[in-house]
Amino acid sequence: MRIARDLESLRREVAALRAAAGGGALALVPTMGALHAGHLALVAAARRAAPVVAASIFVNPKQFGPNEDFATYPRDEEGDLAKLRAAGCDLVWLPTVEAMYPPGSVTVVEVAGPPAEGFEGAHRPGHFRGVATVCAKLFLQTGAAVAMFGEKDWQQLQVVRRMVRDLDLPVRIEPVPTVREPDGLALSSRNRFLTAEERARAPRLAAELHRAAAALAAGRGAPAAPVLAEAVAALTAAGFAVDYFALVEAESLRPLAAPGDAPARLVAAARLGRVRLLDNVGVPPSGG
Ligand SMILES: Nc1ncnc2c1ncn2[C@@H]1O[C@H](COP(=O)(O)OP(=O)(O)OP(=O)(O)O)[C@@H](O)[C@H]1O
Ligand SMILES: CC(C)(CO)[C@@H](O)C(=O)[O-]
Ligand code: BAL
Repeated sequence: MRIARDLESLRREVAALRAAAGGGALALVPTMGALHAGHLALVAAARRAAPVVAASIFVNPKQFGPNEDFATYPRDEEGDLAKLRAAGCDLVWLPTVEAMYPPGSVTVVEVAGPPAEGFEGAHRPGHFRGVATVCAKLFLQTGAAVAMFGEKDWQQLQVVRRMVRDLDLPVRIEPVPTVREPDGLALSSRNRFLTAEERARAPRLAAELHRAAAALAAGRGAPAAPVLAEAVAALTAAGFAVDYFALVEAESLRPLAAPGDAPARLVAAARLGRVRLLDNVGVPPSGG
């Protein structure tokens, strides 16, 4: 497995690996490190998608607000490299902040409307500008033909897809289903900061999402508000501080009053102690 820490080496390694693969395409797995089985599912999907697989590890300062956890975000370069090697990754792109944003760099990419509005976009102002900017750079730096994104960060996946379409970037965005613990909790790098007691309560978020999705499907087009209010009440009673729990159009993230025939998603974010949990599930068509 090759490792690149500056753009020149990255481009050299990409060219060599692609030449060795007979000019084959490169699949990229963008990450912020502290890797878990969710990330490794993205690597496995990348291996099925293209002959050359690269992962990037970069804790992107531009997507963190001033009061967020950039400084304390988990970092484990050695452990991450061992996992990527074992997963069959060919190349790891590990830029420094200066390599990604050289002095004088001022250009940003902004998805200036749905699906970047509301939810994470509202709770983390500037977050998606940082995500879109770094993802555009990662795609151009690596020349990826395909890039894998987890459904766990559903809004991020839609924002990146919108950006790629709007800018005609020659990369295909491939979604990968959320990997969960046996009790339903979505794997996340930040889960390690849950206390044992919080960890025991954390699966309730996924449980409420699944329960609400089933209730909405059974309601055959009935208004979502009571179902959503019940979930928020149950989570609040269980000690969560709920940022949002909403029914949305799956692609645009526009709020929906009731499920219909178009694809819909339940998206939620809730804080448990110092950890902010993010999760979402699909809502089957109501048929009503
Ligand atoms: N449980 C999961 N299942 C599938 N994909 C996941 C999962 N967790 C993260 N991913 C995906 O991995 C990629 C990198 O995510 P990231 O490095 O932010 O990990 P993370 O676990 O989501 O960390 P955190 O949410 O704490 O920032 C994203 O595309 C993300 O959606
Ligand atoms: C896509 C990403 C790597 C961009 O920094 C990040 O937002 C993440 O890890 O989900
Ligand atoms: N997985 C989204 C990255 C972040 O929380 O900034």
